[in-house]
Amino acid sequence: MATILDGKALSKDLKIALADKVKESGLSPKLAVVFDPKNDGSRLYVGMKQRAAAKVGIATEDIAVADDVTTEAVLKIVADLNADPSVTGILVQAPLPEAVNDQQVFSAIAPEKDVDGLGAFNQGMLFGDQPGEYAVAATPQGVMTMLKHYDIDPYGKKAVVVGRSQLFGRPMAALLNNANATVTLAHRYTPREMLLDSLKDADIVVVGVGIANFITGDQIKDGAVLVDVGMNVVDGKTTGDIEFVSAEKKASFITPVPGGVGPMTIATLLENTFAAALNQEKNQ
Ligand SMILES: NC(=O)C1=CN([C@@H]2O[C@H](COP(=O)(O)OP(=O)(O)OC[C@H]3O[C@@H](n4cnc5c(N)ncnc54)[C@H](OP(=O)(O)O)[C@@H]3O)[C@@H](O)[C@H]2O)C=CC1
Ligand SMILES: Nc1nc(=O)c2c([nH]1)NC[C@@H]1CN(c3ccc(C(=O)N[C@@H](CCC(=O)O)C(=O)O)cc3)C=[N+]21
Repeated sequence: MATILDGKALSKDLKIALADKVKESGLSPKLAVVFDPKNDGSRLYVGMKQRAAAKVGIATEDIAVADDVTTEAVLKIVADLNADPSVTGILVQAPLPEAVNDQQVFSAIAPEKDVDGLGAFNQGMLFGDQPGEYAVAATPQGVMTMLKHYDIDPYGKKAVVVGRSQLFGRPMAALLNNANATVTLAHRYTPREMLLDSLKDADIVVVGVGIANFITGDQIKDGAVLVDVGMNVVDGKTTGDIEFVSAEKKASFITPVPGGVGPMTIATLLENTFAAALNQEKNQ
């Protein structure tokens, strides 16, 4: 039976510690959130992020964009937020409406305010293994925090990341690579046999594709560490990409969904937002 990687409990502890740090700092961090209010997921997650921010003493400002918004209009919003000294962090919740080039918008965020780490500069620093003060995407960074908390060191391990989005898979592979794992990055065009072959001897498997029960217990090595980033709704219930019941019998550690990676994403975003405010104060 696997040990549960309890992201919910860990994120609570992180948020309690963070609330103290925010208070002690005397700073007033403010996170601006640009999002599409017509997108159900965005409304849900933005609401969760805002409530969590309020609890640790981070103010938020909502900027809902219209259906027919253009990339240029969003770039203008971001430029104004970059120039506003009261805003210490900017989050552009993906996806924005169809016509908007999300990547161009992420990359327009001033690197020191890019608390979601999705802009070209921050990603480049991560890729060069020198993120330093520049935030890294909250989901993969939260996964690393969780592994560290449970003393799981990727050094010398074989890691398989399934899914290669800007938000999750690419930065996840970079972080594991920076931590000296040997990383396979699988995606839609990875032949099934090739994927199954890499899973067979993987020490750490991190999956985020958005397909319920995509990975099953019979596909993984005994004692593997399994991290499930996927969020799917099946029969009204939130479930991940890993078939939990069969996988937990073989894994050494496994994240539940809900209660695993999701809460860590939110806690990490808040940590990144506070760190950005501190750095802006220091660099003034
Ligand atoms: N818990 C959390 O904090 C978060 C959860 N999520 C969840 O994680 C999942 C992925 O999100 P996100 O990365 O944003 O989604 P995207 O849709 O941007 O990316 C999905 C990725 O999965 C890959 N993929 C799709 N089908 C297959 C397949 N059959 N075999 C292998 N790879 C496949 C795609 O490959 P290709 O690139 O080739 O198209 C792509 O790289 C979703 O369920 C989302 O809700 C996302 C972010 C945060
Ligand atoms: N720029 C940007 N940054 C993001 O980080 C980002 C984004 N865009 N777009 C969408 C995805 C999705 N995402 C989640 C955050 C928290 C939970 C979360 O807290 N989930 C809870 C449960 C939620 C439920 O039950 O529905 C859990 O897993 O326990 C999930 C998903 C961040 N995303």
